[in-house]
Amino acid sequence: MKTFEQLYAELAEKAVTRPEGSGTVAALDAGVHAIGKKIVEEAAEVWMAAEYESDEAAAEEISQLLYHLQVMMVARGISVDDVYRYL
Ligand SMILES: N=c1c2ncn([C@@H]3O[C@H](COP(=O)(O)OP(=O)(O)OP(=O)(O)O)[C@@H](O)[C@H]3O)c2ncn1[C@@H]1O[C@H](COP(=O)(O)O)[C@@H](O)[C@H]1O
Repeated sequence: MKTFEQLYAELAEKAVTRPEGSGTVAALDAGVHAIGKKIVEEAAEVWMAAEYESDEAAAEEISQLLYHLQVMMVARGISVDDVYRYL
């Protein structure tokens, strides 16, 4: 288990160190357009899980959406504080 901040730090480090086999590195290499499509797909999965599936399934889909949002943040160089500023 990890916090939002811990996951962001991990993804930001992977963007620099580029470890072999990292899905994050592959997503970053695919670019903002592909990451954006994944966000839309995951958002739809959150919606469907929230309407029709268990709390656990919905929570898992929400975690995946948060992950892909963080990949977009790293791709665009947007920090956690940049986002928190608007909360
Ligand atoms: N939290 C996540 C995470 N959530 C979701 N995902 C990715 O998002 C996909 C979403 O799952 P779906 O069921 O929608 O997958 P799918 O449609 O079958 O997936 P794809 O065919 O698109 O891969 C998963 O297959 C993962 O590739 C994640 N990938 C990585 N992390 C964490 O990110 C960190 C870095 O991961 P790596 O870069 O892979 O080392 C690690 O701590 C991981 O735990």
